[in-house]
Amino acid sequence: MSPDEAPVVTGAEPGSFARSVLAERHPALLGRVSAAFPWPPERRRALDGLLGEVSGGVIAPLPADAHDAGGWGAHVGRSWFEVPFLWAESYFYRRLLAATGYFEPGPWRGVDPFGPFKRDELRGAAVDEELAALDDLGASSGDALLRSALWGNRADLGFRMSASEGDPSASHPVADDSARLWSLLPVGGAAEVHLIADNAGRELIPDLVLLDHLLHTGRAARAVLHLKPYPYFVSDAVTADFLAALDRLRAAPGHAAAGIGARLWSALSAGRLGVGAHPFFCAPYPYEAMPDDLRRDLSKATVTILKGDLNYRRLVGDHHWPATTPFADRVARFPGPVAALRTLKSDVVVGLDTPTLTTLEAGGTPWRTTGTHALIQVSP
Ligand SMILES: O=P(O)(O)OC[C@@]1(O)O[C@H](CO)[C@@H](O)[C@@H]1O
Repeated sequence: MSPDEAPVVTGAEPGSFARSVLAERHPALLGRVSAAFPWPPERRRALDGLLGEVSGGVIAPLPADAHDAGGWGAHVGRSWFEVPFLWAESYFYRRLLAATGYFEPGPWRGVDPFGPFKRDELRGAAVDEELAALDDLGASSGDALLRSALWGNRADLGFRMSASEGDPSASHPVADDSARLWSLLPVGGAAEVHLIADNAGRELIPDLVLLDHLLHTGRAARAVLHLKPYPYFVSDAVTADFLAALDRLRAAPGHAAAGIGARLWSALSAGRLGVGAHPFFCAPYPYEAMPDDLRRDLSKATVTILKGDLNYRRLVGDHHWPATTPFADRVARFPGPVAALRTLKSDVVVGLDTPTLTTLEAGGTPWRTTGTHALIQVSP
């Protein structure tokens, strides 16, 4: 099925997941951001204005002098609910940063409006427990670390605003190509692994532990971690979040985590671990539209691992595909082998086999948007 035939996801349908994000999650998030800082009157007015707009108005433009105003004109003047969901969400986060003055000269420049939520999470006891658990994992723990990076994707602060923390009901992934992933990364094979990160804190820490494992065991000779260039989707990781996660690992003396942090620090200093933050990672477009410089960079990868739900939507296209659409067909234009590690938190899914889909549909409980199911898909 071509993208012309599979409807693009929008929030037009009352009762749809996309509608609930736009109509409920975004206003609730604006409330939390408003309460998280002593914003001065002009910033508060801007946040209130955005709240009014997303609660029923039409999409307004960015200020004309915004450095990137020209890139966001596509759907201005339309209803938030009628434009592509991926565009609407991305633009919402860009507008939120405009309201808080993130890019403007002045005291609020560069202040992450989601910083307090991210810091709370990173300080939390759950991270202590997860770090302590690393002490029990032996050298042959690749599969356990891969699972931990996979399920770490549940730790997404935007998602957790409307979902309970409970244990996933299905711990067995609905698609599991992990054997294929390991076959791409033999020990001593000089692989270069790129990881396109998703959330900070409780997701990024297991991602870093996985990268350390690949480098330390010789499954990768080099790795590159791709972060967001600015705050996005509440908890998406920017460079400051990466450095905070690295500190959290290193600050666990006597525990395996400290050794992992020290090794990552050395790998960064030696250039065996690179870090990127390309602007396209905050763009409202699918990965098949990536610019040439990013395409060239990713084409060096033995495999690119994409974390999370949003990266998955951008990878396969944010359309209502039949769930049995082959994953390989949807990622054919990605520059090189690709692995998606994602918990299911939105309507889009491809690459399921028919028996799995039948079982999921027969279960009678929601499975696409609840974060209770996960997948590991690899192509080719
Ligand atoms: O990419 P992540 O962190 O796994 O998930 C982000 C996400 O759950 O947030 C949005 C709703 O707020 C969804 O559309 C989306 O896919």
